[in-house]
Amino acid sequence: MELLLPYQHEPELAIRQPVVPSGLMFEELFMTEIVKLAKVGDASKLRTYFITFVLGGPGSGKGTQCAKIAETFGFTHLSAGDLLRNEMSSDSENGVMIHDTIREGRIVPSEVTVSLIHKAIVSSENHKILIDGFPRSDENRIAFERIVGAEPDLVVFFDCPEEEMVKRVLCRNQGRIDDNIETVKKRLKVFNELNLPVINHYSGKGKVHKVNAVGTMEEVFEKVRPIFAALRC
Ligand SMILES: Nc1ncnc2c1ncn2[C@@H]1O[C@H](COP(=O)(O)OP(=O)(O)O)[C@@H](O)[C@H]1O
Ligand SMILES: O=c1ccn([C@@H]2O[C@H](COP(=O)(O)OP(=O)(O)O)[C@@H](O)[C@H]2O)c(=O)[nH]1
Repeated sequence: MELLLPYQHEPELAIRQPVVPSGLMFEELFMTEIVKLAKVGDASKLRTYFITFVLGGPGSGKGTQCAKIAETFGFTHLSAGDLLRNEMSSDSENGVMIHDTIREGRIVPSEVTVSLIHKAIVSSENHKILIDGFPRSDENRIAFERIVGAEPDLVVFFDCPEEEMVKRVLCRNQGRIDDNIETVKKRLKVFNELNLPVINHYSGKGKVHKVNAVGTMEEVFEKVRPIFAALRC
């Protein structure tokens, strides 16, 4: 059975609940179908995405590993933090708010982040998408599922000791306004209180691959590789 649901904010978008014939691979069962239609019912404009959320504390290595996954497995890498930082520097009406929120290690309101991510997904030519550093909270997660109308197919969680994350963030040296000890402490608190529940939520649905993020970048990638090598997407 197929169900077409009109998208809430942009009428040309709709979501199709996938029909799941028996005998499909695990990954195919969970393939997210986001359908972009000129008008509901125009099946020629159907687009199917494979969406992966990449989560972990600040400095756990999400961005580093996403770059390697994108290059090796042909994914498009969307960093929620980068989308927000670009928006912050673009004179947009939300620029000051995003700047202050990031500087204080808090979470930007869901509708702002989801809108940026949604636009980036829909304008991507690629159907294989990595969303790095999002959702940060259950509220973010619920907003994504409501606005985009889809759940991730896969969640990768980089599990890293706090001491190691602090060391990496303080050595990152990219001139970020939040890479200082005071903000890092706040970001770790926000991660533990708000982001871990998101990981627990998807663990309960059998979607999470937990990766030990300790080791060199190459060693960590060797733990990531089999997860993506097994996909049929
Ligand atoms: N496995 C690793 N070992 C040591 N340093 C790492 C490792 N992975 C990433 N880094 C470094 O740690 C810092 C944070 O990594 P990054 O990928 O930006 O983390 P995140 O996106 O999770 O905040 C960067 O300077 C990066 O070069
Ligand atoms: O979905 C997101 C992603 C990032 N951020 C903000 O951007 C900062 C940096 O996030 P990023 O993922 O770039 O870096 P990380 O903290 O994981 O190193 C966070 O502390 C938040 O203030 C946010 O509010 N929502």
